Amino acid sequence: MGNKVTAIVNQKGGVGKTTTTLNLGYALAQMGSKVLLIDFDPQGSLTVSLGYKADNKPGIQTIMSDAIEEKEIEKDCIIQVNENLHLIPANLQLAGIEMTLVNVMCKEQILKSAIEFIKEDYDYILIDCSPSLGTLTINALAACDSIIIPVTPEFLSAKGLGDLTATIKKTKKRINPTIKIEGILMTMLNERTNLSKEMIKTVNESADYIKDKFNLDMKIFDSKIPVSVKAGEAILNRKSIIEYDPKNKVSEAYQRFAKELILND
Ligand SMILES: Nc1ncnc2c1ncn2[C@@H]1O[C@H](COP(=O)(O)OP(=O)(O)OP(=O)(O)O)[C@@H](O)[C@H]1O
Ligand SMILES: [Mg+2]
Repeated sequence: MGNKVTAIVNQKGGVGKTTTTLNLGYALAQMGSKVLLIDFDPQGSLTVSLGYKADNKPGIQTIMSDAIEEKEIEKDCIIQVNENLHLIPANLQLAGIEMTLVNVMCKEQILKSAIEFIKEDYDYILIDCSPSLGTLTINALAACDSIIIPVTPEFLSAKGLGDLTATIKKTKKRINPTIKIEGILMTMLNERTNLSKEMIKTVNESADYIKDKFNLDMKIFDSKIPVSVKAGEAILNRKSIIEYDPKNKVSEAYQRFAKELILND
């Protein structure tokens, strides 16, 4: 346990990556861990959901461009959300950085080299990826020890998971041999409908398919995140749902998920 970097990845949009990063991070911090959240999406959704503006302040875009020039991280890029929970925000300039990476040597390893300097300060670093398999996401895969893949009932195709796994497999082979898929997190689940049962079956089948085809272990976490309108309300209030409505089933699910992860370490 400790000093673990985890990327929250899925190239499919709207599957709960940002919500998971925020609430898992909040739950881990509440349980006493030192947690750093990195907004690694030029849209800056994580930054905004915590009540900060994705404006011209220093953030991950600054850190990336400094790392390209081999400068150390400036600590003023880190926002202290509370004592245990810190955030590196993002803004649209991160999209520009992604384009300049094309001409940079070892362009996949820039984030990794940047966070090496601060890794020691945290028990957990969670990276909220953008919905793509572009250079930024590869940087996250290269920098992390483990991967969490949020999946909604609408996104269960073996093809989608297959594209993602192929990218992870390539990264593992060429850049980051110790990378591990921690698991698939089912989000926005409505457990009462038969449809969802059918979907859980499909995810299990996809996981089996991936194990066979890619020879990579991919488990489905026991904790599953239910759907609740409060999740959207919490975002509008710029808070973790755990802070906004602690007794909500989504809050409890993310707290259970945090415990499950700690037990896995
Ligand atoms: N458990 C939940 N119940 C209801 N709504 C949810 C839940 N989790 C997330 N949402 C909502 O679903 C939408 C997408 O979630 P989120 O932004 O976390 O996904 P994402 O994968 O980060 O999206 P993107 O790919 O655009 O970055 C948001 O409006 C969010 O408030
Ligand atoms: Mg997001």
